[in-house]
Order: sequence, then structure tokens, then C-alpha cells
Amino acid sequence: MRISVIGTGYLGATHAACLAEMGFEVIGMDTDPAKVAALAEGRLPFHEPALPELLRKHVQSGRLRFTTSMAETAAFANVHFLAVGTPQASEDGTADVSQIDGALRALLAHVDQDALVIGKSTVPVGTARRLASMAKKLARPGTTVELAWNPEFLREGYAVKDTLAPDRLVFGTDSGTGLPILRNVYATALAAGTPLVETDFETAELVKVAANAFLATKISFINAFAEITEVAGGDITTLADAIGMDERIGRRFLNAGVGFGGGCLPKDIRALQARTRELGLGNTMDFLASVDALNLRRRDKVVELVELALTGSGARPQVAILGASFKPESDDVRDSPALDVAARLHERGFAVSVFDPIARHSAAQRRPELDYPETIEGAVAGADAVVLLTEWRQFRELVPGDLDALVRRRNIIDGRNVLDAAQWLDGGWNFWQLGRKPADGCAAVPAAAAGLDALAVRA
Ligand SMILES: NC(=O)C1=CN([C@@H]2O[C@H](COP(=O)(O)OP(=O)(O)OC[C@H]3O[C@@H](n4cnc5c(N)ncnc54)[C@H](O)[C@@H]3O)[C@@H](O)[C@H]2O)C=CC1
Ligand SMILES: O=C(O)[C@H]1O[C@H](OP(=O)(O)OP(=O)(O)OC[C@H]2O[C@@H](n3ccc(=O)[nH]c3=O)[C@H](O)[C@@H]2O)[C@H](O)[C@@H](O)[C@@H]1O
Repeated sequence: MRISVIGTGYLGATHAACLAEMGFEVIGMDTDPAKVAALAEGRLPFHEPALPELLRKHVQSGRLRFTTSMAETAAFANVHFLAVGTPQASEDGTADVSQIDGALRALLAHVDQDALVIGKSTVPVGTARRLASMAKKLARPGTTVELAWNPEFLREGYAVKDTLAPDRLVFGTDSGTGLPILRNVYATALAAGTPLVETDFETAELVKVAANAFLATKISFINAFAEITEVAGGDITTLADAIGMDERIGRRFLNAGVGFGGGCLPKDIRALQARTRELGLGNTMDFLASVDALNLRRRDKVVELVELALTGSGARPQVAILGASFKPESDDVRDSPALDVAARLHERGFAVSVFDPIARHSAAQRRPELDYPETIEGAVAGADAVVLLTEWRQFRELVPGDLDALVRRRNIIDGRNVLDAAQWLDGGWNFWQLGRKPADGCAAVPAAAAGLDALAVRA
């Protein structure tokens, strides 16, 4: 079977390479010529473990090719995956589906054989049915173009593993059309026992956003308790361990810290609220506004802690931020809590240097106003405070002796709760974590976070 993947960003490039690994002949199509040129040479334009090897292998074998031409794409295959972006369109959170509409329209203009189009992007409920009728209307006379929806649940950093061995597959169709082809495409995973849910368009679309909304809620739930333990005392990690021992709750996604970011969870919970309002359901998803607000408040909290730690530290205190990507094993800085906090500290007059082992380039493109030393030593040299915001392994393994001789002042804020408090306090550092009352000697931040501006350092 020959398959196309339209949109070769994080999702599409992974999907295309994994389809080739499953044995199909694949063409990846994107409107971005630079991206296509890199991929066609077997170079991955972003960081994702195990994907460069897969890409190179299949570009070299000839099983995987890339193009900017929709005509070539339509002629090459009769099964087409849509994996274009669905970013946040406006302040109210509505999803921008113009890439998906545009891609389908462009494809239909060239399709002259019966075809199945399989949507993979994350979309507002109702999109698949709308696109199916658009396909019926715009298909050339004599050709039938059917639509199916097959949402994707991969995590960045584990994209290859999640694609080749997913937790489940969801096929959304209209009365089963397209199911035999979908089962064929995923034959390897299905034979290995991957659970399969075959359902209608709407359920398939909603499963995806429900999963992301649940994950976001789980993170903000534990971070809400972090706000309590910061004031009342208690240990948020022990609390998470204890509730997570209940199998109905589970320990995963209960890591308190600076919260969630990335290209998906934040925009997906906003789009779901906007779509729910469009459906006339008023406040059904209002709790997600609290999930979002609580998540963003964690970033405020880190800014506050830095200001507090450095009150009276002179004209332009120096802050070293460890981490720029939204999570480890990724160079994705879309809505990254780490980069957001770094930029806000810079705006408030701190001298900010950011070190990330992989995301240096993407961070510098997004936030060129910040400094990006090439080494961790370069970033922390002369720092008045060190702030850990992305839990890369090399940061998790830091011990006071690694930094003692480099910094100007021994202040460290662990925004991901991965360092051993006792070790840092014993080492003579002022140490703060989210979800823990500050130790004696490390000043507490007032519970009411009012007057942030009043606390701001004036350059
Ligand atoms: N990044 C991830 O881990 C996951 C993403 N998703 C969803 O997948 C979709 C894509 O996400 P990403 O890959 O992260 O976005 P991305 O922004 O990295 O990639 C989108 C790609 O589509 C291309 N594109 C835009 N318009 C096009 C058109 N008309 N024809 C061909 N190509 C076009 C862009 O040039 C870009 O390369 C989104 O809906 C996202 O929510 C779902 C699961 C995981
Ligand atoms: O729709 C998507 O694009 C994807 O979004 C998330 O995947 P991803 O964004 O790659 O990353 P996650 O591992 O979910 O982490 C998201 C954010 O939550 C944060 N997080 C995660 C777990 C936790 O316990 N605490 C926490 O703050 C991470 O640091 C990160 O900023 C989902 O996990 C995927 O299933 C989904 O396919």
C-alpha cells in the first residue's frame, strides 16, 4: 500500500517514518520547502529520540520520500493522512482549522482515483463530518473520497515508541467506511495486541481532546495541592506518591512543579472550552479555565520566588535558568513554562542566561532577547540564583559541589521537584521547591500573591 502524510511537523514526520518502518511506501508532503528539503536529505529538523535513525534508514532505502507538491502526493497514494497543525486561533482559545481545510481542499483538487483521507490532527468535534461532506462535494466526478478520523496520542520524546506500539488505536468512521484500510495500515500493532476502538467521527474527535483535558486536569489538580502545602506545610511529592498508590488514581502525571506547556495540552483545553461554548453548552467545561489559570499561576510563583530570593541583591541580579524546552527529551519550546519564566524575568530587569542541552537553537529563535551560553558552567557563572525548570537528566543529577565555585550567591529554585532538598540545604544553599514550605532561613513567599509588580526588581 502507498500512503501519504500531509503535514510533516512533529506528528507528521514521525508518522511518515513509522509507516515506512511498518513496510509501506510513503510520501511526506509539506508546504514548508526548508522542512521538506531537510527531511528529503534524511535530516530531522527537530529533536526526537530514535527518529533520526528511522528517517535516514527509510530515505536511504527509498521507501520514504518527501515533496512540496500536492499533485505528486495525490498521484502517489490513495490513502492520505492529514497531520497539519491546528494552533490556537484567538484569545478565546478557538482552534484554527485553516491548515486542515486548506490541505484537504488542495488534495481534492488533484485526486483522480478513489481515495481514503484519514484525519490525525487534533480538531474540534464536528470537523470530521464537515470535512467528509466537503470531500463529497469537491471530489472530481467519477472519484469517491471517503474520510476517517484516527486521532494521535503520541508524546514528544517517546514519539517513535508511541507510534509503533500505542496504548490504543481509535478509528472514527461514518458507518464503517474505511475500516478495512485502517486495519490494514495498523496490522502490525493490531497483531501485537494493541487495543482497538472503532467508533463514529464525533467520539474519535472527542476521545483525543478528553484525554488531553484529563491529563492537564491531573497536573493542575496536584499543583492545586502544591499551593496548599506551600502554605500549610506537608510534602507534595509524598502526597502524590500516596494518592497514586490507589490504582484508580495512578501515580503518573502527578508531578507537581511549574506546570504543563507544549504545543498541545494548553491549546487543546482552550479549544475544547471554545467549542463547548459554540455548541451552546455555556459553562460545561468551565473547570478547564481553572485548570489553565492554576497552571499559569505556577509560572507566576517561580517569578515571585526569584524576586523574593534576590530582594536587595543589587542593581541587576543574574539568574541562570536550567531548561528551555517544555519537557525533557524535546527541543519543542512552544508555550514552554521554562522559557516563559525566563522571558518574564528578563522583562523585569534580571540578567537572564538560559541553558538547555538540546533546545538552545529553538529557544534562541523564539526568544532572541535572552542569553544562551553553550554550557551549564557558562550559564551559572556569577549567578545570584539558579532556577531548574526542565528536568533534563543532567539537571536532576546536579549536586551542590557542581555549582558552589561558579555562582555568586547560593540560591536555587527547583521548579520540577527533582532535587534532594536536604543535600542542597546541607551544602549551604538557600533552596526552594514548589509544593514545599521554604526551609528555615529561606524566606517564605506571602500566601497572597498580590502586588507582584511591587516586588519586581527595578533595574
Ligand atoms: N506534536 C505532537 O506531539 C502531537 C500533535 N498532535 C496534533 O497533530 C497536529 C500537528 O501537530 P504538530 O506536528 O505538532 O504541528 P507542526 O506545526 O509541527 O506541524 C504542522 C505541519 O503542517 C504543515 N502544513 C501547514 N499547512 C499545510 C498544508 N496546507 N499542506 C501541507 N502541510 C501543511 C506545516 O508546514 C508544518 O510542518 C496538531 O493538530 C496537534 O494538536 C497530536 C498528537 C501529538
Ligand atoms: O496531543 C498531544 O500533542 C500530546 O500531548 C501530550 O504529550 P506532550 O505534549 O508530548 O507531553 P506530556 O508528556 O504530556 O507533557 C506535557 C506537559 O506536562 C508537564 N507535566 C507532565 C506530567 C506531570 O506529572 N507534570 C507535568 O508538569 C510536562 O512537563 C510538559 O510540560 C500527551 O501526553 C500526549 O498523549 C498527546 O498526544
